[in-house]
Amino acid sequence: MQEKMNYYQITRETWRDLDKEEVAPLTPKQLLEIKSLNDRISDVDVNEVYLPLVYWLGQELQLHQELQRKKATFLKIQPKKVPFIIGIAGSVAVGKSTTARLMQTLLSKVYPDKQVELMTTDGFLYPNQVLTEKGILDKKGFPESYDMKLLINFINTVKNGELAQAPVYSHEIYDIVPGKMQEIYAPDILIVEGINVLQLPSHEQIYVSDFFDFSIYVDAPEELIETWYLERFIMLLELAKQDPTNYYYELAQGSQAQAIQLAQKVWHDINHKNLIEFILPTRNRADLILKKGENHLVNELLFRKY
Ligand SMILES: Nc1ncnc2c1ncn2[C@@H]1O[C@H](COP(=O)(O)OP(=O)(O)OP(=O)(O)O)[C@@H](O)[C@H]1O
Ligand SMILES: CC(C)(CO)[C@@H](O)C(=O)NCCC(=O)O
Repeated sequence: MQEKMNYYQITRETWRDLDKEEVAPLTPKQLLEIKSLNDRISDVDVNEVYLPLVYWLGQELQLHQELQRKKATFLKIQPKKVPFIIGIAGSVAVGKSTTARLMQTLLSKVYPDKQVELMTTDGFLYPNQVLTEKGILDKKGFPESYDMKLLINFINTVKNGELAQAPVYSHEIYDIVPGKMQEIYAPDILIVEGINVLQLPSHEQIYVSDFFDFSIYVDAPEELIETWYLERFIMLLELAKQDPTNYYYELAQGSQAQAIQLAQKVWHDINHKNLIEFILPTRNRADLILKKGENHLVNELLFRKY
C-alpha cells in the first residue's frame, strides 16, 4: 500500500520482542507512578510498547550527541549541548499529551542523568481576542490560528541552548493565560506535542519539524477519536460544574444531552474537519506512526525505513 511504502510495518507482538538490552520492565511501584499521570494507561502497553520505544530513542540520542561532537571537531568550533527534540503529532483528543507525558516520565526514569522537558504548541494559538478580530474563532487549531513564527523562533532558541519562553494555553478558560509563560532552558531532551508540529507554515520557509530529531504521529480510527473527544468533554464538563471561572461553567449547569450535542457539532465542524484537511496529510512525515485501537491500546507501529 502507498501509505506504507517507506515504513516497516510492525505488529505489537514483534515490537514487544525486540532486543531492549539494559531497559528492564518497570516495577509495580514505578507502574503506579505512571498511573498517577493517567490511571487508564495500560501497564502492558507501558512495558511492551513504550519502553522499547524509549530504548530506541536512547540509541538515537547517543547518535545525535556523537554527530554533534564530530560536527564541532570538523568545523573547529567549541562543542556544545544541542537538545534532542522529539515531536508528537496527531488529531485533537487522540492522546498526544498523554503520550508525551508518558514518554517524559519513562525517558527520565530510564536515563536519570538526562533533563527531559515537555511543551505543547497550544500556547502558540493566538489569544481568543485576536482570533475574534481575525474572524477565525471557530477555526481554533487550524493552521491560521497559530503564531507559527513565534513557535519556530521558540524551538530555534531551545535548539541553540538559550532560554526560551512560551505562552501557556488553558483548556479550562479556553484561552491563552494572560501573563503566564513557560520557560525552557537547555534540556537534554525536549518533547514538543501538538496537532501542527508536522505542518509547513504558509509564510515560513522552514518546518517546525526541521528541528526534530525524532517524530511520532499518534494515529487511531476516526470513530474512536471522536469517542475519546466526547469522553474527555464530559470529564471537563464535570470539572466545570463547580468552577465559575471555567469556560464551560454555564454549559455545565444545563442538560448533559444538550452539551454532548454541542460537542458532537464542534467535533464534526472543527476538529474532524481539521484532522482530514490539515493533520492527516502530515502523517507520513513522521519517523514513527503509533496506531491505537480500542481503549487506546497500540496494535501496530509503522517505523520509517529511511
Ligand atoms: N494511552 C492512553 N490510555 C488511556 N487513555 C488515554 C491514553 N491516551 C489518552 N487517553 C485519554 O484520551 C483523551 C485524550 O487524550 P489527550 O488529552 O492526551 O489528547 P490530546 O491529543 O493531547 O488532545 P488535544 O489535542 O485536545 O490537547 C483523554 O481523556 C485521555 O485521558
Ligand atoms: C486547543 C486545540 C486546538 C488543540 O489542543 C483543541 O483542543 C481545541 O480547542 N479545538 C477547538 C475546538 C474545540 O473546542 O474542541
